[in-house]
Amino acid sequence: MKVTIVGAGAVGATTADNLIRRNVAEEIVLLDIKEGFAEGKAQDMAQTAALLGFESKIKGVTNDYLSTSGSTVAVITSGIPRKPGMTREELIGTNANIVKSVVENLVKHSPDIIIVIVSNPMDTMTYLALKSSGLPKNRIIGMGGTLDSARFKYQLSEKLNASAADLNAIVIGGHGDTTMIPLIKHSTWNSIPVTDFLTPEEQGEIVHKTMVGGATLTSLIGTSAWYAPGAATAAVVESIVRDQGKLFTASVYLEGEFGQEDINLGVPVIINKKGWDRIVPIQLDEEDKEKFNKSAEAVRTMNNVLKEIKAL
Ligand SMILES: NC(=O)C1=CN([C@@H]2O[C@H](COP(=O)(O)OP(=O)(O)OC[C@H]3O[C@@H](n4cnc5c(N)ncnc54)[C@H](O)[C@@H]3O)[C@@H](O)[C@H]2O)C=CC1
Ligand SMILES: O=C([O-])CC(=O)C(=O)O
Repeated sequence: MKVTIVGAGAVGATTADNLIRRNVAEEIVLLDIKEGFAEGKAQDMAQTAALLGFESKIKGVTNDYLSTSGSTVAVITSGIPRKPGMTREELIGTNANIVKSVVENLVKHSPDIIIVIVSNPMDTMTYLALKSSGLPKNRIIGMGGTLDSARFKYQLSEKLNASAADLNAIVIGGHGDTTMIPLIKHSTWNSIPVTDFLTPEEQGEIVHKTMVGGATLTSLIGTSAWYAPGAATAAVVESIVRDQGKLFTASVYLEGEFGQEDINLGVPVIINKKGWDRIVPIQLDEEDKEKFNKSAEAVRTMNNVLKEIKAL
């Protein structure tokens, strides 16, 4: 099985590294527009095989889509990341054209492909990929909710002094500083509601820190994060390739689910060899429903920008 990653930068290379170490795919193709860049990263990673003991092959190419032919899954991490003080939404002008042309090239060479979108603003880039490719909705997945849920578990684990692996917690809604919705009332520590252990103030702090998780790292590092984004992307790809049927939150096309339509937004889904297989319903209270609708409104505003900049 072949997995292509377009964009050999920080997140793309980290995704490849996570996949290769676990032998998720027989072959990984890393593609970048920058001459020699993907080739170099691929060779560097391949040279860890003797040390780490994996069998996967990795090949780097410069804009050569023929090499991506017959890919089962592609990850799109091409585009610019934000700098401190910026929002993800500000990247739309540059990234929309990049994502659109990358999708076109991928589909031309692998018509049955499943595409995992990472590039920001992620929900809108996922919507763009769906609308411009004409692929069935189940084959386009935005991975942001998987990352945001991992960050939510990190914040909970820090406050509760618990193992992150013992926590069950998800973030739905958009992948934006103000649009994500960490569902703290639904979160558990090995089946016990986390709200039993946290004051309302502590709960509010955890939710806030989760929402601005990406912005916090961007201001510390000077560019956006890659370790957790790469691990989250690899987890989604692995669930597809190995047909694991794991439940992740991911940005998928809604047609009435959660009261929204014609939009890609983060909801709980099962991910297997079909892409995202089905949406898992969850009972939201009035407060969370309102937050979800507001999140949808903000993402829809960004989707409308696609028309203004003639990307759609
Ligand atoms: N959805 C999420 O959870 C996350 C999204 N991101 C987003 O992922 C994207 C990538 O971030 P980084 O890897 O940190 O950036 P980066 O700058 O390290 O890498 C981006 C790469 O894309 C390449 N590229 C640009 N145009 C291309 C094209 N047309 N074809 C092929 N390659 C092209 C560049 O040469 C560069 O190597 C950004 O938009 C960032 O905002 C980053 C982290 C998490
Ligand atoms: O913060 C950013 O711009 C990159 C990203 O989406 C994340 O790390 O969540």
